[in-house]
Amino acid sequence: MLIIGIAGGTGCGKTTVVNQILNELPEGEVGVISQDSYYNDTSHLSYDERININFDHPRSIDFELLENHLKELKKGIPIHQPVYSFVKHNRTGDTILTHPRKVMIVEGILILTHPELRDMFDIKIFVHADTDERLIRRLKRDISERGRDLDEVLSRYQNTLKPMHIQFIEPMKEYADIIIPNNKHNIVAVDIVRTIINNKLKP
Ligand SMILES: Nc1ncnc2c1ncn2[C@@H]1O[C@H](COP(=O)(O)OP(=O)(O)O)[C@@H](O)[C@H]1O
Ligand SMILES: Nc1ccn([C@@H]2O[C@H](COP(=O)(O)O)[C@@H](O)[C@H]2O)c(=O)n1
Repeated sequence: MLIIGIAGGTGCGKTTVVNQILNELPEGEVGVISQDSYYNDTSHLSYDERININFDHPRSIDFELLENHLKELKKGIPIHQPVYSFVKHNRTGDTILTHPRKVMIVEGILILTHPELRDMFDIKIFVHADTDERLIRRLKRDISERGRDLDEVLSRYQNTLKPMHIQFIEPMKEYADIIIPNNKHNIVAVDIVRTIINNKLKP
């Protein structure tokens, strides 16, 4: 199994890049795990307590479960990936049956911060987009898709997102094998990653 880790700050385009990579690859050959599915289970907290969680700090992630799931997949065992709700700020209770594939992509803002997880990646990719570009994208996406308003996004940006990005996410570039500039859609970089995957998929 080839495991590719794709990191980068919020709004840099990780999900978009993953979808672009998957387009034109044979369906079902590449599996995806999203770090967002592994936000800690916070069912014991009230909604008001949950909105105050710092979701950009590594301790907000259940890395133990993520690492164990990846190990299971490597052994050929399917996993039940939790489903996360950005509206409820919690896991929904549903899971997605995720089968092991020849190539697994793991994507998320903090996946390179955890040394044991990082060591499991054969290829580490960091997607870069400028800070202002990421904030604009995040504003548009969180308002249209994640049930947020302008004040929520901006206060989260100032209070946690920006400082956590500087402290934990940006320094992870050092570990990257490939850095994809993604201020604009980067077809060439996506093609290169797809070629690497295609080579692995060849019989
Ligand atoms: N290169 C790009 N140019 C313009 N918009 C982009 C680009 N990449 C992603 N986006 C848009 O920015 C938003 C955030 O992208 P997304 O892939 O969800 O980022 P991430 O997963 O890194 O948080 C989405 O609305 C997406 O359509
Ligand atoms: N309940 C939550 C959980 C996370 N976030 C934010 O999501 C960002 C990571 O996801 P991306 O798809 O943008 O990479 C992260 O910056 C968290 O602040 C949230 O807003 N609410």
